[in-house]
Amino acid sequence: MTRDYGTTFPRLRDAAGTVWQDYTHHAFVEGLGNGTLPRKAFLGYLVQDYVFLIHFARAWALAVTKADALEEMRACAATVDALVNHELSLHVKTCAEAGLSEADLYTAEEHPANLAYTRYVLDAGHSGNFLDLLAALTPCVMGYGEIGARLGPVPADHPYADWINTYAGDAYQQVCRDSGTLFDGAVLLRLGAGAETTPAWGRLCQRFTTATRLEVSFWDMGLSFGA
Ligand SMILES: Cc1ncc(C[n+]2csc(CCO)c2C)c(N)n1
Repeated sequence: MTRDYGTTFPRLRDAAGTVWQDYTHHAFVEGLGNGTLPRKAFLGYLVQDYVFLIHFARAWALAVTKADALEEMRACAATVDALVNHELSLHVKTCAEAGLSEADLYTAEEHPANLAYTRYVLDAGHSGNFLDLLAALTPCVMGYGEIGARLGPVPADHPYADWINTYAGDAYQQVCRDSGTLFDGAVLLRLGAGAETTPAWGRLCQRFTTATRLEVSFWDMGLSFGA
């Protein structure tokens, strides 16, 4: 795959080994792609994902406070805005069609897999620095970019067309490229050109890999709703 998500992300992805494939080729993802994923599993996932995105917005807001450069603040603040003001709408619309209100989504009980993932990312930011936080945030952004680009675009009558085409689309692929630029610039600013030879690098790999494992658990949770 040669889409330009920067140079930091591919190195962390390669260091994560097979867990990256477990995430991006999970049975839930394959079911989305071929349309066989049970609707119950998808809706259960979407309700949890609504709550997930709220906490992810908090994590990007934490990144605003951890940034060291105005450009970094701008990029992270823009992500907070996109999440709370725009990206929840796919979830709200799809769940409304199934009879769930936005209040139902906001007050949904968090599944342990959801709790574990979002609080892990927030803790990466609270206990660490800007790079630790970005390393934990990156699997989420880039993984959905890779998945979308691989599965889509699909015709509008595909059962999961809205979801797939959101992540396959130019707008989201641009989010991934911008995120790569942010991460590369942040690494260069703090660790220099030889980032991989610094003691901090191993910690970034660990944060990235753990967040990726938590994405796998999030898909497992989604499948469990369809059982
Ligand atoms: C479990 C889970 N992982 C990743 C995403 C994708 N995602 C989360 S936040 C965001 C915008 C930028 O941070 C995107 C694309 C998701 N929805 N749910």
